[in-house]
Amino acid sequence: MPETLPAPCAPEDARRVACIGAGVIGGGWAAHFLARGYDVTAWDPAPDAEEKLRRLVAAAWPALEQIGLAEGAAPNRLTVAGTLAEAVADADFVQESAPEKLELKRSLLAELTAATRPGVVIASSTSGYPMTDMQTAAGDAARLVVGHPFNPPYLIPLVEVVGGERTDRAAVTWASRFYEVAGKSVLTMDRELPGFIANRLQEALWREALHMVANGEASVADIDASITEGPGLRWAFMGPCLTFALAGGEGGMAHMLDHFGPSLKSPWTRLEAPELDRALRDAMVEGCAEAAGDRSYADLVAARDQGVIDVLRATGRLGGTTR
Ligand SMILES: NC(=O)C1=CN([C@@H]2O[C@H](COP(=O)(O)OP(=O)(O)OC[C@H]3O[C@@H](n4cnc5c(N)ncnc54)[C@H](O)[C@@H]3O)[C@@H](O)[C@H]2O)C=CC1
Ligand SMILES: C[N+](C)(C)CC(=O)CC(=O)[O-]
Repeated sequence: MPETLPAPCAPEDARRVACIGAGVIGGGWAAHFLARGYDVTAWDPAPDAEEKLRRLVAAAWPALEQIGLAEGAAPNRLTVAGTLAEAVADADFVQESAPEKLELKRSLLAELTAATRPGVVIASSTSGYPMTDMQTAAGDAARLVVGHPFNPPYLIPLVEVVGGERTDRAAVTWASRFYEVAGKSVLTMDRELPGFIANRLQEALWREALHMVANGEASVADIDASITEGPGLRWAFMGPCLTFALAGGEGGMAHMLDHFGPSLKSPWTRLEAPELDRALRDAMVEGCAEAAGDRSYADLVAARDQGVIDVLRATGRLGGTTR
């Protein structure tokens, strides 16, 4: 089957985005693209999807107004389509955010390549599947990329972009530029890594957290406080490498490695994933319910959004988007 690139328009000229799957992440992407002045068409097979999506966009909008909307941006530029084909018919870019199930992604991406105009770039929000594994059923796989966001996509700048073995390099370049124009901070990867970069790091931390809860070594509240009161404060503006270089004082990373390097071999970590049995699942769920107290999901989302905005403002990262 012939593979079709280039895209029908330049990344700077894209106007209509289709969001396929409209849950936590698809809805968050829809809010982001609306705030950046795009027309958004969404499709999701769940019967209550439209109501949930509109509720998510309405809840996100005050935060988006606070950080500044693009000219002409409006929630009423969101259309919810009755079919997948309708949703993508006029799309200049497609963001797929369906459930994290490999077979579902494979057939959905194949359906999307068949339903979109030739050359339209399609990005998957997958949290970790390599595109090579997801593009196997697609006839026209050259324009399939991963565009991995962070929750909520309308506030956390980063998106990780990478192609698969059958992806045309031009599609990766197109997607990266499109996301930049749409106000994202883009990390373009030149090779596939399961979990990409950020989730690979987050998973290491997450495994250790689950081990500590499973073994009764720390509570959910202790684990959260250890990050928000500790390294998390630094990580908002300086990554773990440069942060640890400062741990070596004026001797920098060289002294840090010579001094603390041997402790890499000490048995601090248990990186094998713990068994996610019923007891661990319940301990995590109960610990989080305790940490949330009487705050509802909506209260927590509003508090998180305000927290991210405050950090972005405090570190001089608000504004400066090209669209
Ligand atoms: N939740 C998170 O923090 C993050 C999730 N992701 C990725 O985003 C994707 C979506 O995850 P969530 O939004 O968290 O899940 P979710 O469960 O909140 O939403 C998934 C949506 O997909 C819909 N859906 C079911 N079958 C579908 C199909 N065949 N075609 C289109 N839509 C379908 C569901 O009705 C639901 O509304 C996954 O690939 C996930 O790995 C990426 C970054 C962060
Ligand atoms: C929980 N998660 C693995 C789906 C999270 C992500 O993929 C990114 C994020 O928002 O941290």
